[in-house]
Amino acid sequence: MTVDRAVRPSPMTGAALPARATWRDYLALTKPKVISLLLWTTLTAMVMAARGWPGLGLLIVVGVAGYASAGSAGVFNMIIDRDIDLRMKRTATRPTTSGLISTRNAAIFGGALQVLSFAMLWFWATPLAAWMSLAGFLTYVVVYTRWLKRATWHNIVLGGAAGCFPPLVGWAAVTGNLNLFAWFLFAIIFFWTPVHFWALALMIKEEYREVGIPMLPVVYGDKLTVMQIGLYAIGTVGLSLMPALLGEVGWLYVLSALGLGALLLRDSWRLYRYVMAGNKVERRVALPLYLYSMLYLALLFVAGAADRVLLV
Ligand code: HEM
Ligand SMILES: CC(C)=CCC/C(C)=C/CC/C(C)=C/COP(=O)(O)OP(=O)(O)O
Repeated sequence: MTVDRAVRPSPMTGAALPARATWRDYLALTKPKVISLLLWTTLTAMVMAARGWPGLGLLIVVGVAGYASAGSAGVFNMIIDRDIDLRMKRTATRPTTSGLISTRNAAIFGGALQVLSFAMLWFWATPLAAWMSLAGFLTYVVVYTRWLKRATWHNIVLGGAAGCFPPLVGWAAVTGNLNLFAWFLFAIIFFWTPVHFWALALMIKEEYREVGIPMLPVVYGDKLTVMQIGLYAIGTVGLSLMPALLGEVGWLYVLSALGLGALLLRDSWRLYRYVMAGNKVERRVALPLYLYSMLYLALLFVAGAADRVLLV
């Protein structure tokens, strides 16, 4: 005789839910795919800081603690946003949204991850790395999610500072302090985030409109959005070249930043021209910039690491 897996009704929607959440549901709360790129900027920043191999032990400590901290930020984001997440197709099945994981259990899980991360960085890396990680967490949960996301179209510009902390965590873990170059890594991601996010927002703006989130294309339309994307893309590429003026990087990085930046500007320009000609944004037009933005950041940080290791 087969026994059906126990089910219970969702407290949010009434739909049937499994009786228990599994570790996979908890993992989903941490937004693993987004974290992969955040961690990439952390680990490559460690190589840049060390100008070589920072040591397997430290890489593992910072990797695990970085995942735990950013994961904890994702958990609290999903707790705070569970009302709007319920009304958007992309996010409606999240475990906090459906009620599969209770708010209480999610908060315990997220809190434990944050404490674990802070302690690991404090004792096994450096206190500054622990503070930088906590700053990233608070910027994402309090400044972005709790405060700006529902309040203003500037939400992702200012709140986007959260995603700029990972390289500072990596740098501080290796050196115990932060120099101007480390802050340039912060600034590059600060200018990159609007390009990354608004390209996506153009594709899903109707969902944001329905739930009343004031993302830029919802508030000021597509044309202003592509103009802003263009300006931030120019800013990103300009900033990416500045470390060369400080003498922090050599020709390998500069050539890579130029090549990668040219493609970022090309994709932004294509989107700009298409929208300014009066065309309605379709997925196929904004998707290349959204996808390339992620490859761009990943490869730029690889170039920085390779340059500082190979051209010592
Ligand atoms: C305030 C700043 C940011 C906002 C509002 C934002 C927003 C988003 C959203 C809504 C998605 C779609 C996720 C989904 O479909 O579930 C996404 C995808 C993604 N974001 Fe961001 N993002 C931000 C910053 C960053 C940063 C700093 C990084 C890493 C350095 C990053 C890396 C990624 C990656 C790797 C994906 C792809 C995930 C997937 O394919 O499911 N994001 N972002
Ligand atoms: C050092 C440290 C701990 C840094 C944390 C930085 C961090 C977690 C950045 C994440 C950025 C992100 C996924 C924003 C999307 O939120 P959203 O609410 O707009 O997206 P959603 O609708 O998919 O939930």
